[in-house]
Amino acid sequence: MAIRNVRIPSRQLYINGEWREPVKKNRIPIINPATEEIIGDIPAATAEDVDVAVEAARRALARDDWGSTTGAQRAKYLRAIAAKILERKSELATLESLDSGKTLFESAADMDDVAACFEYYADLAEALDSKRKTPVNLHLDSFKTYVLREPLGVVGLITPWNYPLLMATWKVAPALAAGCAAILKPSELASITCLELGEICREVGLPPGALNILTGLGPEAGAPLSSHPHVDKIAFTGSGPTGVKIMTAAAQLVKPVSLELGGKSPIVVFDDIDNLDIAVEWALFGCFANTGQVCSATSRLIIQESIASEFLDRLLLWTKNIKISDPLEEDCKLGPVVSSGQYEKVLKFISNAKNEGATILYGGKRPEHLKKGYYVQPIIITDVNTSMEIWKEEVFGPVLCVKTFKTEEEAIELANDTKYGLASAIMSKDVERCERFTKAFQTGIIWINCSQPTFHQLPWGGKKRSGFGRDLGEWGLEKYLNIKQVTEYTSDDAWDFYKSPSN
Ligand SMILES: NC(=O)c1ccc[n+]([C@@H]2O[C@H](COP(=O)([O-])OP(=O)(O)OC[C@H]3O[C@@H](n4cnc5c(N)ncnc54)[C@H](O)[C@@H]3O)[C@@H](O)[C@H]2O)c1
Ligand SMILES: NCCCC=O
Ligand code: NA
Repeated sequence: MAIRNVRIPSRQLYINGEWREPVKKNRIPIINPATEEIIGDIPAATAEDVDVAVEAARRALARDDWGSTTGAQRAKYLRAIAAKILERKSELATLESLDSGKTLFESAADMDDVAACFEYYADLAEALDSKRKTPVNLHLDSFKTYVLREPLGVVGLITPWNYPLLMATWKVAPALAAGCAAILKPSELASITCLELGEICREVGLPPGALNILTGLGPEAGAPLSSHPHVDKIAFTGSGPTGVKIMTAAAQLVKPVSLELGGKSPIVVFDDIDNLDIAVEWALFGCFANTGQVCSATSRLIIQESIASEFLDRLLLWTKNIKISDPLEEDCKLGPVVSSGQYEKVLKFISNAKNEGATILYGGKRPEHLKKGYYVQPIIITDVNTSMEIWKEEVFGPVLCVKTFKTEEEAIELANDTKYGLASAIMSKDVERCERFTKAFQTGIIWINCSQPTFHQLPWGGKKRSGFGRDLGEWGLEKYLNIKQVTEYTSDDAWDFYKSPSN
Protein backbone atom coordinates (compact mmCIF):
# COMPACT_ATOMS: atom_id res chain seq x y z
CA MET A 1 0.00 0.00 0.00
CA ALA A 2 1.25 3.53 -0.78
CA ILE A 3 0.15 6.60 1.20
CA ARG A 4 1.34 10.09 0.20
CA ASN A 5 3.83 8.41 -2.18
CA VAL A 6 5.32 6.36 0.61
CA ARG A 7 5.06 2.61 0.18
CA ILE A 8 4.55 0.53 3.34
CA PRO A 9 7.27 -2.11 2.96
CA SER A 10 6.35 -5.75 3.48
CA ARG A 11 9.16 -7.34 5.49
CA GLN A 12 10.03 -10.60 7.21
CA LEU A 13 12.07 -11.07 10.38
CA TYR A 14 15.65 -9.83 10.10
CA ILE A 15 17.85 -12.70 11.25
CA ASN A 16 21.51 -13.39 10.45
CA GLY A 17 21.62 -10.56 7.91
CA GLU A 18 18.66 -11.94 5.91
CA TRP A 19 14.90 -11.60 5.72
CA ARG A 20 13.37 -14.77 7.07
CA GLU A 21 9.73 -15.83 7.33
CA PRO A 22 8.63 -16.59 10.91
CA VAL A 23 8.57 -20.34 11.62
CA LYS A 24 4.81 -20.21 12.30
CA LYS A 25 4.23 -17.83 9.33
CA ASN A 26 1.92 -15.55 11.37
CA ARG A 27 1.56 -11.81 10.71
CA ILE A 28 0.14 -8.87 12.68
CA PRO A 29 -1.82 -6.05 10.97
CA ILE A 30 -0.38 -2.51 10.98
CA ILE A 31 -3.07 0.01 11.90
CA ASN A 32 -2.80 3.71 11.10
CA PRO A 33 -4.17 5.36 14.27
CA ALA A 34 -5.21 8.47 12.32
CA THR A 35 -7.63 6.53 10.09
CA GLU A 36 -8.11 3.18 11.90
CA GLU A 37 -7.24 1.50 8.58
CA ILE A 38 -5.04 -1.54 8.14
CA ILE A 39 -2.12 -0.37 6.03
CA GLY A 40 0.07 -3.46 5.99
CA ASP A 41 1.39 -6.17 8.28
CA ILE A 42 4.49 -7.27 10.16
CA PRO A 43 5.81 -10.75 10.89
CA ALA A 44 4.97 -12.29 14.28
CA ALA A 45 7.96 -14.06 15.80
CA THR A 46 7.58 -16.85 18.34
CA ALA A 47 9.98 -18.79 20.59
CA GLU A 48 11.19 -20.83 17.59
CA ASP A 49 12.38 -17.66 15.82
CA VAL A 50 13.97 -16.38 19.04
CA ASP A 51 16.07 -19.57 19.14
CA VAL A 52 17.26 -19.03 15.55
CA ALA A 53 18.10 -15.36 16.19
CA VAL A 54 19.97 -16.10 19.43
CA GLU A 55 22.01 -18.76 17.62
CA ALA A 56 22.81 -16.26 14.82
CA ALA A 57 23.91 -13.70 17.42
CA ARG A 58 26.16 -16.18 19.20
CA ARG A 59 27.76 -17.18 15.88
CA ALA A 60 28.37 -13.50 15.06
CA LEU A 61 30.27 -13.07 18.34
CA ALA A 62 32.35 -16.16 17.60
CA ARG A 63 33.25 -14.96 14.08
CA ASP A 64 36.15 -12.57 13.52
CA ASP A 65 34.14 -10.26 11.22
CA TRP A 66 32.11 -9.15 14.28
CA GLY A 67 33.60 -10.76 17.40
CA SER A 68 37.14 -9.50 16.75
CA THR A 69 36.36 -6.01 15.44
CA THR A 70 37.96 -2.94 16.96
CA GLY A 71 35.79 -0.07 18.12
CA ALA A 72 37.05 1.92 15.14
CA GLN A 73 35.77 -0.76 12.73
CA ARG A 74 32.39 -0.85 14.43
CA ALA A 75 32.24 2.96 14.31
CA LYS A 76 32.32 2.74 10.51
CA TYR A 77 29.17 0.62 10.50
CA LEU A 78 27.43 2.99 12.92
CA ARG A 79 28.30 6.02 10.79
CA ALA A 80 27.10 4.25 7.64
CA ILE A 81 23.78 3.49 9.37
CA ALA A 82 23.45 7.16 10.43
CA ALA A 83 24.07 8.31 6.85
CA LYS A 84 21.39 5.95 5.46
CA ILE A 85 18.88 7.14 8.07
CA LEU A 86 19.42 10.73 6.95
CA GLU A 87 19.25 9.71 3.27
CA ARG A 88 15.81 8.15 3.91
CA LYS A 89 14.75 10.70 6.56
CA SER A 90 11.59 11.98 4.93
CA GLU A 91 10.29 8.49 4.02
CA LEU A 92 11.15 7.05 7.45
CA ALA A 93 9.50 10.00 9.22
CA THR A 94 6.31 9.49 7.19
CA LEU A 95 6.32 5.76 7.98
CA GLU A 96 6.80 6.53 11.68
CA SER A 97 3.82 8.92 11.64
CA LEU A 98 1.58 6.50 9.72
CA ASP A 99 2.40 3.72 12.16
CA SER A 100 2.33 5.55 15.50
CA GLY A 101 0.28 8.75 14.97
CA LYS A 102 3.24 11.02 15.82
CA THR A 103 3.14 14.39 14.10
CA LEU A 104 5.35 14.51 11.02
CA PHE A 105 7.38 17.29 12.62
CA GLU A 106 8.15 15.12 15.66
CA SER A 107 8.89 12.04 13.53
CA ALA A 108 11.35 14.03 11.41
CA ALA A 109 13.05 15.34 14.56
CA ASP A 110 13.25 11.74 15.81
CA MET A 111 15.05 10.67 12.62
CA ASP A 112 17.62 13.43 13.16
CA ASP A 113 18.04 12.22 16.75
CA VAL A 114 18.37 8.61 15.57
CA ALA A 115 21.18 9.53 13.16
CA ALA A 116 22.90 11.72 15.76
CA CYS A 117 22.70 8.92 18.34
CA PHE A 118 24.39 6.43 15.93
CA GLU A 119 27.08 9.08 15.23
CA TYR A 120 27.58 9.72 18.95
CA TYR A 121 28.09 6.02 19.73
CA ALA A 122 30.43 5.74 16.73
CA ASP A 123 32.65 8.28 18.53
CA LEU A 124 32.39 6.31 21.78
CA ALA A 125 33.19 3.03 19.97
CA GLU A 126 36.40 4.59 18.65
CA ALA A 127 37.30 5.93 22.06
CA LEU A 128 36.76 2.46 23.54
CA ASP A 129 39.85 1.09 21.75
CA SER A 130 42.24 3.03 23.97
CA LYS A 131 40.21 2.12 27.09
CA ARG A 132 39.90 -1.59 26.27
CA LYS A 133 42.83 -2.54 28.49
CA THR A 134 43.61 -0.46 31.59
CA PRO A 135 46.67 -1.36 33.68
CA VAL A 136 46.17 -1.19 37.44
CA ASN A 137 49.32 -0.55 39.45
CA LEU A 138 49.29 -2.49 42.74
CA HIS A 139 52.81 -1.33 43.65
CA LEU A 140 53.81 -5.00 44.02
CA ASP A 141 56.78 -6.54 42.19
CA SER A 142 55.25 -9.98 41.99
CA PHE A 143 51.98 -9.12 40.22
CA LYS A 144 51.00 -7.43 36.99
CA THR A 145 47.30 -6.57 36.72
CA TYR A 146 44.94 -4.96 34.27
CA VAL A 147 41.25 -4.56 33.57
CA LEU A 148 39.61 -5.43 30.24
CA ARG A 149 36.36 -3.96 28.99
CA GLU A 150 34.74 -6.49 26.68
CA PRO A 151 31.38 -6.82 24.94
CA LEU A 152 28.87 -8.34 27.36
CA GLY A 153 27.66 -10.92 24.83
CA VAL A 154 24.22 -11.47 23.30
CA VAL A 155 21.77 -8.81 24.42
CA GLY A 156 17.98 -8.67 24.09
CA LEU A 157 16.58 -5.19 23.52
CA ILE A 158 12.83 -4.82 24.11
CA THR A 159 11.33 -1.43 23.24
CA PRO A 160 8.02 0.51 23.23
CA TRP A 161 5.96 2.30 20.57
CA ASN A 162 6.06 5.96 21.64
CA TYR A 163 9.35 6.77 19.90
CA PRO A 164 9.61 3.53 17.90
CA LEU A 165 12.95 3.91 16.10
CA LEU A 166 14.48 6.35 18.61
CA MET A 167 13.91 4.13 21.68
CA ALA A 168 15.35 1.18 19.69
CA THR A 169 18.37 3.29 18.71
CA TRP A 170 19.08 4.29 22.33
CA LYS A 171 19.83 0.58 22.86
CA VAL A 172 20.98 -0.71 19.45
CA ALA A 173 23.65 1.98 18.88
CA PRO A 174 25.52 1.49 22.20
CA ALA A 175 25.10 -2.31 22.09
CA LEU A 176 26.77 -2.43 18.65
CA ALA A 177 29.36 0.17 19.70
CA ALA A 178 30.31 -2.12 22.61
CA GLY A 179 30.64 -5.08 20.22
CA CYS A 180 27.65 -7.05 21.51
CA ALA A 181 25.38 -9.05 19.22
CA ALA A 182 21.81 -7.88 19.66
CA ILE A 183 18.24 -9.03 19.18
CA LEU A 184 15.79 -6.14 18.99
CA LYS A 185 12.11 -6.78 19.80
CA PRO A 186 10.19 -3.57 18.99
CA SER A 187 6.56 -2.95 19.96
CA GLU A 188 3.93 -4.75 17.90
CA LEU A 189 2.02 -1.43 17.76
CA ALA A 190 4.75 0.36 15.77
CA SER A 191 7.51 -1.71 14.17
CA ILE A 192 7.78 -0.42 10.60
CA THR A 193 10.83 1.81 11.02
CA CYS A 194 12.62 -0.75 13.19
CA LEU A 195 12.27 -3.28 10.36
CA GLU A 196 13.67 -0.66 7.95
CA LEU A 197 16.68 -0.45 10.27
CA GLY A 198 17.22 -4.11 9.32
CA GLU A 199 17.25 -3.21 5.63
CA ILE A 200 19.73 -0.41 6.36
CA CYS A 201 22.02 -2.80 8.27
CA ARG A 202 21.87 -5.22 5.32
CA GLU A 203 22.74 -2.43 2.88
CA VAL A 204 25.74 -1.18 4.88
CA GLY A 205 27.04 -4.75 5.22
CA LEU A 206 26.77 -5.08 9.00
CA PRO A 207 28.08 -8.63 9.64
CA PRO A 208 25.26 -11.23 9.79
CA GLY A 209 23.83 -11.80 13.25
CA ALA A 210 25.31 -8.63 14.82
CA LEU A 211 21.78 -7.19 14.87
CA ASN A 212 18.64 -9.30 14.52
CA ILE A 213 15.15 -7.81 14.53
CA LEU A 214 12.19 -9.85 15.70
CA THR A 215 8.80 -8.19 15.51
CA GLY A 216 5.93 -9.82 17.34
CA LEU A 217 3.75 -9.84 20.41
CA GLY A 218 5.20 -9.37 23.90
CA PRO A 219 4.22 -12.73 25.40
CA GLU A 220 5.12 -14.63 22.18
CA ALA A 221 8.39 -12.96 21.15
CA GLY A 222 9.51 -10.77 24.09
CA ALA A 223 8.97 -13.35 26.84
CA PRO A 224 11.06 -16.16 25.24
CA LEU A 225 13.83 -13.61 24.63
CA SER A 226 13.79 -12.57 28.32
CA SER A 227 13.98 -16.16 29.54
CA HIS A 228 16.43 -17.45 26.93
CA PRO A 229 19.43 -19.13 28.58
CA HIS A 230 21.84 -17.83 25.92
CA VAL A 231 20.83 -14.18 26.15
CA ASP A 232 23.27 -12.45 28.50
CA LYS A 233 21.28 -9.30 29.28
CA ILE A 234 17.89 -7.71 28.69
CA ALA A 235 17.63 -3.96 28.24
CA PHE A 236 13.97 -2.96 28.42
CA THR A 237 11.95 0.21 27.94
CA GLY A 238 8.22 -0.03 28.50
CA SER A 239 5.54 -0.26 31.13
CA GLY A 240 5.99 -1.18 34.78
CA PRO A 241 3.92 -4.39 34.67
CA THR A 242 5.95 -5.72 31.70
CA GLY A 243 9.16 -4.67 33.47
CA VAL A 244 8.17 -6.82 36.44
CA LYS A 245 7.53 -9.83 34.15
CA ILE A 246 10.90 -9.39 32.43
CA MET A 247 12.77 -9.00 35.71
CA THR A 248 11.03 -12.09 37.11
CA ALA A 249 11.94 -14.18 34.04
CA ALA A 250 15.53 -12.92 34.05
CA ALA A 251 15.90 -13.54 37.79
CA GLN A 252 15.52 -17.31 37.25
CA LEU A 253 18.83 -17.23 35.35
CA VAL A 254 20.40 -14.35 37.32
CA LYS A 255 20.37 -12.49 33.99
CA PRO A 256 21.09 -8.77 34.36
CA VAL A 257 18.35 -6.38 33.27
CA SER A 258 18.02 -2.64 32.88
CA LEU A 259 14.53 -1.20 33.12
CA GLU A 260 13.37 2.18 31.78
CA LEU A 261 9.76 2.30 32.94
CA GLY A 262 6.99 4.83 33.30
CA GLY A 263 6.53 8.00 35.28
CA LYS A 264 4.14 10.59 36.70
CA SER A 265 6.52 13.50 36.66
CA PRO A 266 5.88 16.89 38.30
CA ILE A 267 6.44 20.39 36.98
CA VAL A 268 6.59 22.91 39.83
CA VAL A 269 5.92 26.54 38.87
CA PHE A 270 6.80 29.43 41.24
CA ASP A 271 5.35 32.93 41.19
CA ASP A 272 8.78 34.51 40.67
CA ILE A 273 8.94 33.57 36.97
CA ASP A 274 9.44 36.58 34.72
CA ASN A 275 7.26 35.55 31.83
CA LEU A 276 4.06 33.62 32.42
CA ASP A 277 3.58 32.66 28.77
CA ILE A 278 7.03 31.08 28.53
CA ALA A 279 6.26 28.93 31.58
CA VAL A 280 2.81 28.10 30.18
CA GLU A 281 4.34 26.87 26.94
CA TRP A 282 6.82 24.61 28.78
CA ALA A 283 3.98 23.19 30.90
CA LEU A 284 2.07 22.49 27.69
CA PHE A 285 5.01 20.95 25.86
CA GLY A 286 5.94 18.97 28.98
CA CYS A 287 2.61 17.18 28.98
CA PHE A 288 1.14 17.30 25.47
CA ALA A 289 4.17 16.74 23.20
CA ASN A 290 3.91 13.39 21.39
CA THR A 291 0.22 13.46 22.44
CA GLY A 292 1.35 12.96 26.04
CA GLN A 293 2.83 9.56 25.25
CA VAL A 294 6.19 10.35 26.81
CA CYS A 295 7.59 8.43 29.77
CA SER A 296 8.98 11.65 31.26
CA ALA A 297 5.85 13.76 30.56
CA THR A 298 5.41 16.32 33.35
CA SER A 299 1.77 15.39 33.80
CA ARG A 300 1.35 16.87 37.30
CA LEU A 301 1.36 20.67 37.27
CA ILE A 302 2.11 21.97 40.78
CA ILE A 303 1.52 25.70 40.70
CA GLN A 304 1.99 28.40 43.35
CA GLU A 305 -1.42 29.55 44.56
CA SER A 306 -0.71 33.28 44.02
CA ILE A 307 -0.46 32.85 40.20
CA ALA A 308 -2.64 29.76 39.73
CA SER A 309 -5.73 31.53 38.43
CA GLU A 310 -3.94 33.61 35.82
CA PHE A 311 -1.67 30.72 34.85
CA LEU A 312 -4.66 28.42 34.25
CA ASP A 313 -6.47 31.10 32.21
CA ARG A 314 -3.48 31.36 29.89
CA LEU A 315 -2.92 27.61 29.86
CA LEU A 316 -6.48 27.24 28.63
CA LEU A 317 -5.98 29.77 25.83
CA TRP A 318 -2.77 28.08 24.68
CA THR A 319 -4.38 24.62 24.86
CA LYS A 320 -7.37 25.69 22.75
CA ASN A 321 -4.88 26.93 20.15
CA ILE A 322 -3.22 23.52 19.63
CA LYS A 323 -3.85 22.18 16.13
CA ILE A 324 -5.25 18.66 16.30
CA SER A 325 -5.27 16.89 12.94
CA ASP A 326 -3.97 14.03 10.84
CA PRO A 327 -0.30 13.86 11.89
CA LEU A 328 0.82 14.25 8.26
CA GLU A 329 -0.91 17.64 7.98
CA GLU A 330 1.30 20.68 8.13
CA ASP A 331 1.50 22.36 11.57
CA CYS A 332 -0.24 19.46 13.30
CA LYS A 333 0.71 19.65 16.96
CA LEU A 334 -1.40 16.82 18.37
CA GLY A 335 -2.07 13.56 16.56
CA PRO A 336 -4.10 10.54 17.65
CA VAL A 337 -2.96 8.23 20.43
CA VAL A 338 -1.33 5.06 19.16
CA SER A 339 -4.13 2.48 19.30
CA SER A 340 -7.75 1.81 20.17
CA GLY A 341 -6.56 0.23 23.44
CA GLN A 342 -4.66 3.38 24.39
CA TYR A 343 -7.67 5.52 23.39
CA GLU A 344 -10.01 3.54 25.65
CA LYS A 345 -7.46 3.69 28.47
CA VAL A 346 -7.22 7.50 28.29
CA LEU A 347 -11.03 7.90 28.26
CA LYS A 348 -11.34 5.57 31.25
CA PHE A 349 -8.83 7.68 33.23
CA ILE A 350 -10.94 10.78 32.50
CA SER A 351 -14.22 9.19 33.55
CA ASN A 352 -12.60 7.78 36.72
CA ALA A 353 -11.24 11.26 37.56
CA LYS A 354 -14.75 12.72 37.14
CA ASN A 355 -16.25 9.97 39.31
CA GLU A 356 -13.68 10.64 42.00
CA GLY A 357 -14.74 14.31 42.12
CA ALA A 358 -12.10 16.05 39.99
CA THR A 359 -13.09 18.85 37.57
CA ILE A 360 -12.43 18.54 33.85
CA LEU A 361 -11.41 22.13 33.17
CA TYR A 362 -10.97 21.48 29.47
CA GLY A 363 -10.96 18.74 26.83
CA GLY A 364 -11.19 15.01 26.96
CA LYS A 365 -13.64 14.61 24.09
CA ARG A 366 -13.19 13.60 20.46
CA PRO A 367 -12.44 16.76 18.45
CA GLU A 368 -15.61 17.50 16.43
CA HIS A 369 -13.84 17.79 13.07
CA LEU A 370 -12.27 14.32 13.33
CA LYS A 371 -14.78 11.53 12.89
CA LYS A 372 -12.28 8.65 12.62
CA GLY A 373 -8.98 7.93 14.34
CA TYR A 374 -7.93 7.64 17.97
CA TYR A 375 -8.11 11.38 18.65
CA VAL A 376 -8.77 12.98 21.99
CA GLN A 377 -8.59 16.67 22.90
CA PRO A 378 -5.86 17.58 25.41
CA ILE A 379 -7.27 17.52 28.93
CA ILE A 380 -6.70 19.76 31.95
CA ILE A 381 -7.99 18.44 35.27
CA THR A 382 -8.32 20.50 38.48
CA ASP A 383 -9.72 19.87 41.98
CA VAL A 384 -7.42 16.91 42.23
CA ASN A 385 -6.46 15.34 45.55
CA THR A 386 -3.49 13.11 46.22
CA SER A 387 -5.52 9.95 46.71
CA MET A 388 -7.05 10.14 43.22
CA GLU A 389 -6.00 7.74 40.47
CA ILE A 390 -5.32 10.66 38.12
CA TRP A 391 -2.71 12.01 40.57
CA LYS A 392 -1.05 8.65 41.10
CA GLU A 393 -1.09 6.66 37.87
CA GLU A 394 0.62 7.19 34.52
CA VAL A 395 -1.97 7.89 31.77
CA PHE A 396 0.36 8.05 28.75
CA GLY A 397 -1.95 10.44 26.95
CA PRO A 398 -2.49 14.25 26.79
CA VAL A 399 -3.81 14.57 30.34
CA LEU A 400 -2.55 17.25 32.74
CA CYS A 401 -3.66 17.33 36.35
CA VAL A 402 -3.19 20.45 38.45
CA LYS A 403 -2.62 21.13 42.15
CA THR A 404 -1.67 24.34 43.92
CA PHE A 405 0.79 24.98 46.76
CA LYS A 406 1.66 27.84 49.11
CA THR A 407 5.16 27.03 50.41
CA GLU A 408 8.33 25.49 49.04
CA GLU A 409 8.06 22.58 51.52
CA GLU A 410 4.56 21.82 50.32
CA ALA A 411 5.73 21.91 46.68
CA ILE A 412 8.54 19.42 47.33
CA GLU A 413 6.22 17.11 49.19
CA LEU A 414 3.69 17.15 46.35
CA ALA A 415 6.40 16.69 43.70
CA ASN A 416 7.82 13.61 45.41
CA ASP A 417 4.38 12.20 46.25
CA THR A 418 4.64 9.44 43.64
CA LYS A 419 5.86 5.86 43.36
CA TYR A 420 7.75 6.91 40.22
CA GLY A 421 11.13 8.63 39.95
CA LEU A 422 11.93 9.43 36.33
CA ALA A 423 11.91 13.23 35.89
CA SER A 424 11.00 16.50 37.61
CA ALA A 425 10.88 20.10 36.43
CA ILE A 426 11.02 23.42 38.26
CA MET A 427 10.22 26.86 36.85
CA SER A 428 11.71 29.65 38.95
CA LYS A 429 14.26 32.40 38.50
CA ASP A 430 15.64 31.91 42.03
CA VAL A 431 18.93 30.05 41.45
CA GLU A 432 19.28 28.85 45.03
CA ARG A 433 15.74 27.57 45.10
CA CYS A 434 16.42 25.63 41.89
CA GLU A 435 19.48 24.09 43.57
CA ARG A 436 17.41 23.10 46.62
CA PHE A 437 14.86 21.43 44.34
CA THR A 438 17.56 19.68 42.31
CA LYS A 439 18.68 18.04 45.55
CA ALA A 440 15.19 17.34 46.87
CA PHE A 441 13.61 15.87 43.72
CA GLN A 442 13.71 12.04 43.91
CA THR A 443 14.26 11.44 40.19
CA GLY A 444 16.99 10.64 37.65
CA ILE A 445 16.30 13.64 35.43
CA ILE A 446 15.89 17.27 36.52
CA TRP A 447 14.75 20.05 34.21
CA ILE A 448 15.20 23.68 35.31
CA ASN A 449 13.08 26.27 33.51
CA CYS A 450 12.15 23.75 30.81
CA SER A 451 10.61 20.29 30.46
CA GLN A 452 11.58 17.43 28.11
CA PRO A 453 14.67 18.59 26.14
CA THR A 454 16.73 15.40 25.76
CA PHE A 455 20.38 15.09 24.75
CA HIS A 456 22.10 11.83 23.90
CA GLN A 457 25.26 12.86 25.84
CA LEU A 458 23.34 12.77 29.15
CA PRO A 459 22.24 9.73 31.19
CA TRP A 460 18.56 8.83 30.86
CA GLY A 461 16.71 6.78 33.46
CA GLY A 462 15.03 6.87 36.82
CA LYS A 463 14.71 5.49 40.32
CA LYS A 464 11.86 4.09 42.43
CA ARG A 465 9.24 2.41 40.20
CA SER A 466 10.62 4.12 37.07
CA GLY A 467 13.31 1.45 36.99
CA PHE A 468 17.09 1.35 37.09
CA GLY A 469 20.08 1.51 34.77
CA ARG A 470 20.75 4.33 32.35
CA ASP A 471 20.44 4.74 28.60
CA LEU A 472 22.45 7.34 26.67
CA GLY A 473 25.81 8.98 27.34
CA GLU A 474 28.80 6.94 28.42
CA TRP A 475 26.50 5.18 30.94
CA GLY A 476 24.47 3.81 28.04
CA LEU A 477 27.63 2.16 26.65
CA GLU A 478 28.91 0.80 29.98
CA LYS A 479 25.84 -1.37 30.41
CA TYR A 480 26.83 -3.44 27.35
CA LEU A 481 30.38 -4.06 28.61
CA ASN A 482 31.78 -6.83 30.79
CA ILE A 483 34.53 -5.73 33.14
CA LYS A 484 37.20 -8.43 33.41
CA GLN A 485 40.14 -8.26 35.80
CA VAL A 486 43.39 -10.02 34.84
CA THR A 487 45.92 -10.82 37.56
CA GLU A 488 49.29 -12.25 36.54
CA TYR A 489 51.87 -13.62 38.99
CA THR A 490 55.20 -12.45 37.60
CA SER A 491 57.62 -13.64 40.30
CA ASP A 492 59.89 -16.69 39.85
CA ASP A 493 59.48 -17.53 43.55
CA ALA A 494 57.18 -20.30 44.77
CA TRP A 495 53.95 -19.14 46.45
CA ASP A 496 55.03 -21.03 49.61
CA PHE A 497 51.59 -21.51 51.20
CA TYR A 498 51.90 -25.34 51.48
CA LYS A 499 54.88 -27.37 52.56
CA SER A 500 56.58 -28.87 49.53
CA PRO A 501 56.49 -32.75 49.66
CA SER A 502 60.08 -32.85 48.29
CA ASN A 503 61.44 -31.21 51.47
N1 LIG B 1 11.67 5.35 30.95
C1 LIG B 1 11.76 5.47 29.65
O1 LIG B 1 12.78 5.84 29.11
C2 LIG B 1 10.57 5.15 28.79
C3 LIG B 1 10.57 5.53 27.45
C4 LIG B 1 9.46 5.23 26.65
C5 LIG B 1 8.37 4.55 27.21
N2 LIG B 1 8.39 4.20 28.50
C6 LIG B 1 7.23 3.51 29.10
O2 LIG B 1 6.69 2.57 28.21
C7 LIG B 1 5.30 2.40 28.43
C8 LIG B 1 4.56 2.48 27.12
O3 LIG B 1 5.10 1.57 26.23
P1 LIG B 1 4.39 0.19 25.86
O4 LIG B 1 2.92 0.33 26.01
O5 LIG B 1 4.96 -0.25 24.57
O6 LIG B 1 4.91 -0.76 27.04
P2 LIG B 1 4.69 -2.33 27.15
O7 LIG B 1 5.31 -2.72 28.43
O8 LIG B 1 3.31 -2.71 26.88
O9 LIG B 1 5.55 -2.92 25.93
C9 LIG B 1 6.93 -2.64 25.78
C10 LIG B 1 7.57 -3.79 25.03
O10 LIG B 1 7.53 -4.96 25.83
C11 LIG B 1 7.02 -6.04 25.07
N3 LIG B 1 6.37 -7.00 25.97
C12 LIG B 1 5.07 -7.03 26.38
N4 LIG B 1 4.86 -8.09 27.21
C13 LIG B 1 6.06 -8.71 27.33
C14 LIG B 1 6.51 -9.84 28.08
N5 LIG B 1 5.68 -10.56 28.85
N6 LIG B 1 7.81 -10.19 28.00
C15 LIG B 1 8.67 -9.48 27.25
N7 LIG B 1 8.30 -8.42 26.51
C16 LIG B 1 7.02 -8.02 26.56
C17 LIG B 1 6.08 -5.36 24.10
O11 LIG B 1 5.78 -6.21 23.02
C18 LIG B 1 6.89 -4.14 23.72
O12 LIG B 1 7.86 -4.47 22.76
C19 LIG B 1 4.90 3.51 29.36
O13 LIG B 1 4.73 3.02 30.67
C20 LIG B 1 6.10 4.45 29.31
O14 LIG B 1 6.27 5.25 30.43
C21 LIG B 1 9.46 4.46 29.30
N1 LIG C 1 12.43 12.75 24.57
C1 LIG C 1 12.47 11.32 24.57
C2 LIG C 1 11.64 10.74 25.66
C3 LIG C 1 11.70 9.26 25.63
C4 LIG C 1 10.70 8.63 26.52
O1 LIG C 1 9.51 8.47 26.31
NA1 NA D 1 0.47 1.19 14.28
